[in-house]
Amino acid sequence: MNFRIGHGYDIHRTIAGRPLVLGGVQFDAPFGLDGHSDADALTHAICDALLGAAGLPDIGHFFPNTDPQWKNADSQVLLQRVVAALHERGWSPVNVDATLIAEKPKIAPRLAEMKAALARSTGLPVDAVGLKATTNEGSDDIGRGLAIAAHAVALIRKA
Ligand SMILES: Nc1ccn([C@@H]2O[C@H](COP(=O)(O)O)[C@@H](O)[C@H]2O)c(=O)n1
Ligand SMILES: C[C@@]1(CO)OP(=O)(O)OP(=O)(O)OC[C@H]1O
Repeated sequence: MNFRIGHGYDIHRTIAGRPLVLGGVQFDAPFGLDGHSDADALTHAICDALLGAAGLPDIGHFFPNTDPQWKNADSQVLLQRVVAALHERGWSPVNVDATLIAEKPKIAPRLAEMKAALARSTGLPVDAVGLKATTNEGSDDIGRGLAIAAHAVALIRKA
């Protein structure tokens, strides 16, 4: 069995007038995230961790932000396509683990829903999807609520 690990990071600025989607779950918040797709920074970080593990280019390569097809795209669809790209090359996800950095909203009450959505999109069991949230303790743009970021790692295997 061949194993690889990968890392992903993403950050998006907060903006009024867009729905806030994180880990495939929509939050009741007075702001969303700016971006070409639904701007789900958490899901994008997981996509990049999986792609990185397989030695593939990042999501911007697969889903260019100049392509109208991905305008307001559901990032769960992007994640499903990333997993399909891995499968085409003989790779399967083993587990993913991610940390969301956001001053607001409080993520903990929705964590189970987010893990379930990410498990569906990756085809992983829920206990193979790690997810935590932390604030940035008021520091930098994230701490001022001007942006939300996420880090992710992923393990993949090839039989
Ligand atoms: N957006 C967030 C941020 C944090 N949490 C939860 O609160 C705990 C304390 O956060 P600190 O930044 O002070 O470490 C953290 O462990 C998370 O459980 C959250 O739910 N949503
Ligand atoms: C997801 C894509 C889709 O066009 O656009 P954005 O929502 O702007 O997100 P980003 O994290 O900048 O990644 C680039 C693109 O792949």
